[in-house]
Amino acid sequence: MDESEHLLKLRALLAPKAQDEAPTKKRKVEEVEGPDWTSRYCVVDAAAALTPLDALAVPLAEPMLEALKKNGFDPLFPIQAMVIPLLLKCAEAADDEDSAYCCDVCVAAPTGQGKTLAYAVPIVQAKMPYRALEDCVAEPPTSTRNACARVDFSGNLDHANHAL
Ligand SMILES: Nc1ncnc2c1ncn2[C@@H]1O[C@H](COP(=O)(O)OP(=O)(O)OP(=O)(O)O)[C@@H](O)[C@H]1O
Repeated sequence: MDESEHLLKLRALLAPKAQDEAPTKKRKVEEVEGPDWTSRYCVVDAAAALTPLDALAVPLAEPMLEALKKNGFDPLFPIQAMVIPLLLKCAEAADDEDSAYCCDVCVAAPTGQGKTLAYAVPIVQAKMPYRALEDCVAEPPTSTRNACARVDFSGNLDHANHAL
């Protein structure tokens, strides 16, 4: 998938659905209160071809590329190739409420598919200008039972930290 095709797919994923823009009937209260991201989703084929780091739809910063290559994370797994560019766009748009990328993202995949790097890489890259990785905290749901777990990445990002 080339870059423009990949970004088109991401934009389609994030675009509001037609019925959100022009509701034709009154919806039940439970539906209205449901989180928006549950109605916009994308299925990633775990058996899809791996993506070389240099071919990501949104490029990584040079120190991040070097750290990932040096530690054997090239190419990326399918979930990583989909989620990393999306989260990089989300990080850029974090303060722009009008952007379709200004949103939360929930990633669900079986164990071992590479979720950790999928969310850690964009977090670290977004923090890189400040070089304050010790302050880098995110809250991924580690399981449906433990959806509020807080994960402090400062102890888990040794690979990326080496090059920063
Ligand atoms: N692009 C990659 N290339 C090679 N190895 C990778 C890559 N991404 C992750 N790995 C390795 O694959 C293994 C599984 O990755 P990881 O633990 O991130 O999966 P996960 O989906 O987060 O699993 P869990 O649900 O158990 O947390 C780890 O040993 C990790 O170092």
